[in-house]
Amino acid sequence: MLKKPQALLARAFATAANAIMIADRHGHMVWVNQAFCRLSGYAESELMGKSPDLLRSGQHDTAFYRELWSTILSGRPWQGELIERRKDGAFYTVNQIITPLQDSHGNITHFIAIQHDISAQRCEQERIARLAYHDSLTGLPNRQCFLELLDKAIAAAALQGNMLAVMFLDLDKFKQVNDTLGHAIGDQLLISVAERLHGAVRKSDVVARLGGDEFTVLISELQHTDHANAVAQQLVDTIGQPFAFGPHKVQTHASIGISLYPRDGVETQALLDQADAAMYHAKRQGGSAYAYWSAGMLVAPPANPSTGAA
Ligand SMILES: Nc1nc2c(ncn2[C@@H]2O[C@H](COP(=O)(O)OP(=O)(O)OP(=O)(O)O)[C@@H](O)[C@H]2O)c(=O)[nH]1
Repeated sequence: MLKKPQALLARAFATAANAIMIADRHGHMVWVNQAFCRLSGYAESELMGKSPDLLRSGQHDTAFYRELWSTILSGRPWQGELIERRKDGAFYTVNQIITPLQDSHGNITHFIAIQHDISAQRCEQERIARLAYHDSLTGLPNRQCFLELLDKAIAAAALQGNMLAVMFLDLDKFKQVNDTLGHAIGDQLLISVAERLHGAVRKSDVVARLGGDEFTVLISELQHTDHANAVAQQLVDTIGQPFAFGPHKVQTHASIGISLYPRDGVETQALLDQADAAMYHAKRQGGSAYAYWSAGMLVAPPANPSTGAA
């Protein structure tokens, strides 16, 4: 009578959709089910007697594992997300609960780990986050992302007493490229402009695409405006070099407006608006140039949030 439920239990554990692993009190694996083997990519014989460290991905620091072990060694279950590495080297993410099993004296004899594979959900969440923060054409950070990065840079600059330069760049007569060569070449030009801008600044600087033919560059840890002058001139020069797309040679130019933190302001949106106004000034002067914001330049009023009208 007792045998039947035990056999049923063994079959249920062995074939459960969740990956299940039992380790002895030293942390050596003594039992795994089929789902655990499928998920990790290891055969049962390759896992027996080994430490689960075999599956470590290197994605968690020592404090993470210290907290996990101190929880289960104190007799409490640990639950959390864990990134593991399959036998073939690929990472997977599991939601895992590890329960310590105790004997009648309260001594830990085994640990049972039950895993639920959440790699697909994680992937989807990362894809959505990428979409929300990146421009799909160029792969650059989008407006929302740029504003958040500028926010953070302002906070860091305030602490460190550094200057920042916000550059607003707009291509001159980009519409003509679309109109004469087609939207696809226009898209290629935007992608190439993004690459050139990215290549012209330091890794720590940010290049973003706000939309259309508008890009922004954030120069952080600025010691002197000479550096901003040099970067702006380099951006004007690099965009002014002809582009070649198959048989098509495309010539474009950039107008750049610059605002400086803290000289011109300390607010994220205000700095962006000032750089935008300075860009219009540079464009009105003939384009292919940069200009710094000054108090005489008109900043466009913010859009009315209730009507959406400017
Ligand atoms: N190919 C392409 N065109 C786009 C995209 N987004 C916006 N545009 C076009 O970009 C153009 C931007 O307009 P403007 O900046 O006013 O045009 P412009 O000729 O550069 O004008 P100036 O800045 O005054 O020199 C518009 O024609 C939009 O249709 C895109 O993703 N791809």
